[in-house]
Amino acid sequence: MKIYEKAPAKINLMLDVLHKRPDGYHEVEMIMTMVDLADRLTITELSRDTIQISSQAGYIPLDEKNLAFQAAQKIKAKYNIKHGVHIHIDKQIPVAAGLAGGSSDAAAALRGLNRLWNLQIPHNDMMELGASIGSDVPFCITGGTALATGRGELLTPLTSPPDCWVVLAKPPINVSTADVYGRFRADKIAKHPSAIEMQKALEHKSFDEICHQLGNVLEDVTLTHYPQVQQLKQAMIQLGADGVLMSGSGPTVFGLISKESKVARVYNGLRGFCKEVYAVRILT
Ligand SMILES: C[C@](O)(CO)[C@H](O)COP(=O)(O)OP(=O)(O)OC[C@H]1O[C@@H](n2ccc(N)nc2=O)[C@H](O)[C@@H]1O
Ligand SMILES: Nc1ncnc2c1ncn2[C@@H]1O[C@H](COP(=O)(O)OP(=O)(O)OP(=O)(O)O)[C@@H](O)[C@H]1O
Repeated sequence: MKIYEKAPAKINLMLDVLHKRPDGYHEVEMIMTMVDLADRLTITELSRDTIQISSQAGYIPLDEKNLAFQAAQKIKAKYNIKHGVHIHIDKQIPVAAGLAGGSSDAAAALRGLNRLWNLQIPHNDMMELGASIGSDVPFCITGGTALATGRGELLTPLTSPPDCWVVLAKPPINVSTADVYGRFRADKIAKHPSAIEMQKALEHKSFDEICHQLGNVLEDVTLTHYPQVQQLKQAMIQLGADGVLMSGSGPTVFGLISKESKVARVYNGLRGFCKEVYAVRILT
């Protein structure tokens, strides 16, 4: 039996960091939504008790460092599964980009294995399993649009943004999330984005308000260390994107665009700056 699961990328419409917690994580307030750029997982049961990962991408780990491997390992241990599994990851989401590619693969593996082995895992247990793999995994399990608090694992579903285009551009640098949080200084932040105002903008289904409320305090770290991310933001604004922000810890920058007629101009203009540019839609 083969199971197919789509693992979409996320973007952060707003991201605020409140403080560092005693456990080393940061307390956050984020609003995230999914975009139509996805890895595709093919999950096949093996009779031998082993976990195998393969991918057409030569640049992701295929051992226990792979978050989909960890998902399989955790599900097998918790539910005492003695069968093995092969997970092929057709990688489309750029890696270490701020788009939660690895987290979404882990979430898709959890969803897929739940189906493959007919485990009927209760929602809360899925969330707990996800959170034990990474802070973004619970959101990637549920998808949609959500407010994420705690270290990112506590979710409240929200109204999806209105249908629009998203141009994503990833400069050729890899950014470590741990490093960005490690360098973050709350006292340096002049203006915090507002989760409440972004929530209102979503409820109003107001594209303009959403663009106005975009904000990510981690830009303060990443844009300072990687000026090319700042330049990319500037280019996207000049090319006419309606709202522009860095996603997660970066370095991917996304632009929201309401009119289809503007998309080609932004997309083609950015191709001069970096190779990895995608024009996709919000997953509503
Ligand atoms: C930047 C975001 O992607 C925004 O959605 C997330 O906050 C990060 O989510 P993630 O990549 O799933 O993060 P994890 O794998 O849980 O953590 C990676 C590292 O980031 C730091 N980290 C992460 C989340 C958080 N709320 N506070 C942190 O300080 C920790 O040093 C942690 O060791
Ligand atoms: N399935 C996977 N796909 C991509 N990277 C993976 C995967 N599993 C583990 N990794 C490792 O995780 C690291 C971060 O990759 P990922 O693409 O998840 O980052 P990200 O998009 O910045 O995540 P986030 O937005 O959650 O911080 C990479 O350096 C990679 O080696």
